Amino acid sequence: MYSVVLRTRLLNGINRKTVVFKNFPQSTTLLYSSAAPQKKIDDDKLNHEDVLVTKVASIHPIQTDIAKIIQDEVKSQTRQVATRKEPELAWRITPSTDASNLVKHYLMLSKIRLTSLVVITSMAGYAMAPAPFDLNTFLMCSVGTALLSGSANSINQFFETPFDAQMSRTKNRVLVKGYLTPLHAVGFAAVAASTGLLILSHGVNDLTAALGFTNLVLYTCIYTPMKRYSILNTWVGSIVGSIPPLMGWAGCCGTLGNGAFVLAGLLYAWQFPHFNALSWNLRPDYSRAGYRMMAVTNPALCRRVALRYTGVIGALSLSAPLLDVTNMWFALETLPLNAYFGYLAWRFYKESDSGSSRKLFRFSLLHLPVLMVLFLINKKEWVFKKSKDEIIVEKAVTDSIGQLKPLTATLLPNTQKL
Ligand code: HEM
Ligand SMILES: CC(C)=CCC/C(C)=C/CC/C(C)=C/COP(=O)(O)OP(=O)(O)O
Repeated sequence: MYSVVLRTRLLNGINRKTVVFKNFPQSTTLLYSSAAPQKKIDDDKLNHEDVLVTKVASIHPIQTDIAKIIQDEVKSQTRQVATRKEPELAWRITPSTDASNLVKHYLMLSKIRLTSLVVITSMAGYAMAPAPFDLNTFLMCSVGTALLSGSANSINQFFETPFDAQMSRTKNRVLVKGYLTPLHAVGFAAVAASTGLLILSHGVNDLTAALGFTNLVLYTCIYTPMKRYSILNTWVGSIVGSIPPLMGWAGCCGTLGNGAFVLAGLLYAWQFPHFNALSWNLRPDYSRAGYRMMAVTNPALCRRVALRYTGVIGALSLSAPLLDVTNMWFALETLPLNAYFGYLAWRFYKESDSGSSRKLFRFSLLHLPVLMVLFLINKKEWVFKKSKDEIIVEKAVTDSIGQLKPLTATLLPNTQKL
């Protein structure tokens, strides 16, 4: 009598099932990836994609029907195991770079939507600075910031691949799915960072490049590892998010003034309702992957901090005209925007459910760009680049005043004493 021994064990994320046929010349080994065990695997898939059954080498004719019975048994067992509700522990370990989608995958590696909004805040910083707007340095500053942000996000994902694989929000990221290799990520990050720093240092100024480099290090070497040790990572992450507007401001006028810090302060405060709300629905993910987040370890603090910082945003918006950064209209126009942000944060603080947290997160993605535009429209001091004619006339006037001085000194000697 032939017996079939089915042994299953998790090995590097690949479930290896060894079917041992007693008295058969060779055993049949069954391999299938346990990707998405929750996903229903139908027969066809079982036959072709997820199940590789190496047939018994030489089945004696009389034994073929037995092999068929066994194979059906193996398939039904596989189906049960494959659809078992178990945590997604398995992730693909053999990257298969897809050359036709390289650009798309690099954009995903850069977290392009997050990077786009980061660049918008840098542009706002540039446009807000009290110095002439120069299109060339504006574009160089924006491209340099985008490259550094893309590099930072690529390194972040390189470090977090094993943990991203354990969270439903990030399990489809390009490094987890193997669409790009770790070498791709490191190579892309190195090229993007060096190009970005070159553009900022040679096309904008050293202060902007230094801010960008500092932020790159802060995000990849401090914030990213800190996510696994302390809830203070969110405060560090908020500093990371508040530096791009400083880069834009420095890119325009070469220094940092009151307005730069008001803008950076608004960004710093904005990230708490933005992230704390988002992380609320991600608590199972974050705790499974071993991240230290307020939403997991101190839910009351998470709700309080989100509410507190919407208040800070309101206070900073009201103080901008007092600090001579914007006109009074900015305080009036941002009042309804910030009030609604605060209302949603209050609802999240009181109800703390998936609905209120989702509304707060989603509104945060609308609130920031609108706040940046209002900041721009109500800029206090517009300094336009002088045209060539204006420069010529201005020079002529200063030269002639210079020539008139000695003349007035001789004709009207007493004027000197006045
Ligand atoms: C403490 C700082 C921050 C944390 C912890 C944080 C965290 C996150 C997380 C976990 C997501 C969901 C990403 C995803 O899986 O799709 C997200 C989305 C997003 N974040 Fe933030 N973020 C922070 C700061 C910022 C900053 C400074 C910006 C831009 C100025 C920003 C813009 C965005 C955008 C646009 C999205 C939507 C991305 C998408 O839908 O693909 N975030 N944020
Ligand atoms: C110039 C320069 C270097 C700019 C960097 C801008 C930048 C990358 C801001 C991101 C802010 C932040 C903490 C995002 C969350 O990352 P996360 O790792 O918590 O998000 P995840 O869980 O989705 O990976």
